[in-house]
Amino acid sequence: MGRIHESVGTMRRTRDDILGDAATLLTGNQSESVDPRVRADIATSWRRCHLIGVKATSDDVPYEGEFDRPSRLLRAAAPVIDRLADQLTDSPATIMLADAEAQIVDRRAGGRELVRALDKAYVAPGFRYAEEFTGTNGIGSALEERRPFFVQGAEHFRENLLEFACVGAPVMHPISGTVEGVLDVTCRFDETNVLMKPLVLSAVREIESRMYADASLKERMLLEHFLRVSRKVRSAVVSLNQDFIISNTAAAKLLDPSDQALLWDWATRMLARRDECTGEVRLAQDIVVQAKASKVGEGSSPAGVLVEMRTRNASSITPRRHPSHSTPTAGRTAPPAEERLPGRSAASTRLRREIDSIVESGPPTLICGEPGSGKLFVARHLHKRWAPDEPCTVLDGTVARLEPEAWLDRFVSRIATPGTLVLRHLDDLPDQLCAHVLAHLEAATRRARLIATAPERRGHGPAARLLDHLPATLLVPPLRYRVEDIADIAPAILKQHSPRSPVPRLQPATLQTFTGLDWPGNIRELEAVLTSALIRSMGADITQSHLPPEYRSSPTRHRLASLERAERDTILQALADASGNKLAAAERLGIARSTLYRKMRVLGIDDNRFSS
Ligand SMILES: Nc1ncnc2c1ncn2[C@@H]1O[C@H](COP(=O)(O)OP(=O)(O)OP(=O)(O)O)[C@@H](O)[C@H]1O
Repeated sequence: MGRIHESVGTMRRTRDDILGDAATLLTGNQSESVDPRVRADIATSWRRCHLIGVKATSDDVPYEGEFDRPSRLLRAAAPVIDRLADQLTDSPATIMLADAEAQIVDRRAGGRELVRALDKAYVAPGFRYAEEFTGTNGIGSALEERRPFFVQGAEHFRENLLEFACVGAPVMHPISGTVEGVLDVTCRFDETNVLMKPLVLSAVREIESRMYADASLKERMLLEHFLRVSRKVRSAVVSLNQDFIISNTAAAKLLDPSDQALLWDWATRMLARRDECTGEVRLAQDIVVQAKASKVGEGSSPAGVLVEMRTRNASSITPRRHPSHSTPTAGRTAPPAEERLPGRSAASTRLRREIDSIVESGPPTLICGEPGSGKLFVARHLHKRWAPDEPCTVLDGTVARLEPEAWLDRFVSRIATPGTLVLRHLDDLPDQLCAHVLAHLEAATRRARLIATAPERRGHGPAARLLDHLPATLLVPPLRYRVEDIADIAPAILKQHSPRSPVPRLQPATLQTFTGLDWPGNIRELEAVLTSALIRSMGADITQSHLPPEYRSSPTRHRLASLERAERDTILQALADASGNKLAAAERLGIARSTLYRKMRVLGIDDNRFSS
């Protein structure tokens, strides 16, 4: 879906006319339907439709629609803008408010001529003036530089702005210090007035003090605790709840945006029955910290938590090592961070270790796991680690059912050349082909590196005999046992599917909802949800409202803490390795069998699945 802009210049049209135009233009007379959010947006903005008009293209000022405005900024700014608007009615200046993404959310006052010129230039609610899209301008540049910014005439990058002069000043949240938006006064270039800047600055001060008064008691409590602790200690300190975060410089260096949800999730679980706890937390980029969390506030609904963090050792804060900085022995076994398989969970850390050892020895390998868990993704990763310059061929057993002869021809010609051969869905390979494959397998593994994927190693019939020729096994864990990985996997998926930059991010609340879901379709399901959310968000960060309805909230059932998940995963793996024999599994784990039974009960592992 392209973005909507370009004036159609029609004033006297009915709402239905305009919706009809919108549908036709957006879809280019095709039968596709208009995104319901765009439709709703057009419906609510129809009085301004002479301005908004509709055309699906993407290379002009981005139009983002007018939904889900952040209320904190609007609440504080509305009375200030109302007053200014009264004072400036019919004056040669207009006052605008933009949010933290540089999207204009309100525009008031200004004479008719000025308003018409601004409409024509797309300087109106819904349009986005981020510097990266529209170059130097009062809104985007003030946001980028975090200071008041005066731009006039030819200093603007875009031609449509050359006739204007404007002053934009960032509005900062008085507690968290985050930039909430920009207040801007714009007039025609030849009507610039020296009082524009003081006017904007005093209005911004008033908005900020209203924000402080409006800040909930909880946010103020979080600020007070944060200040009290961060003055005393030199470690990284962060004070947070689900919607709010404030950190000192040391913490800001450690934390990735996705870590807010992770820390909140970890702390609320750990503090469920006590007021203080300590533990190890693996942050984004594989940074491991020793964290101490304490509740802020009392009762069943505390204000939030305060977390002090210390890095375990120096190496744990050097996640983005460049290849040339790696030690010689790290060579093939430790790829640079950007080439590593994403995931911060214990399960993914173990998978990476197993991959490292397979990379070293290179045996024919079977990759097992539930559908959509990322088996082929791991196979391609292995190939890149082995021999990125050689070809990697994927032959799918499911396709072999449809075209057995063509499949066999490709298999035979492929095994004669070096590179990596991936036999995907090996369990689907028809019996009559298994014998042929078996006959060539030894020759195949002499030249090509062989990988196969299947749900599990167990099997029967001819396909099972093939498995004997794949001595190494990699088990890709289901996503529900490593939901912490979503914080790392989702950005990679969003990047891959985003047509433009900046790549939208997951809002912390969305990430937290995701970590509470079961994901029966694994990463493939996550990918489908994210790609549909990307379309709905139209370039903005992904909030819950962009998700399909059934993904907007996590069930209220007890969710496993990260540590419990890792434990559960380890036990399941040990049971699988020991073919369900609990005594053998307990020995592998170095615990008593009675402890294993107790853990299985606590972690909800079905006893009947492992009956020996
Ligand atoms: N770690 C990851 N990061 C980003 N995307 C991933 C990751 N793992 C898997 N994906 C994506 O998820 C989708 C499903 O992955 P993949 O095809 O590897 O699963 P699979 O287990 O081989 O599936 P099947 O069981 O159907 O063969 C793919 O589009 C893949 O690109």
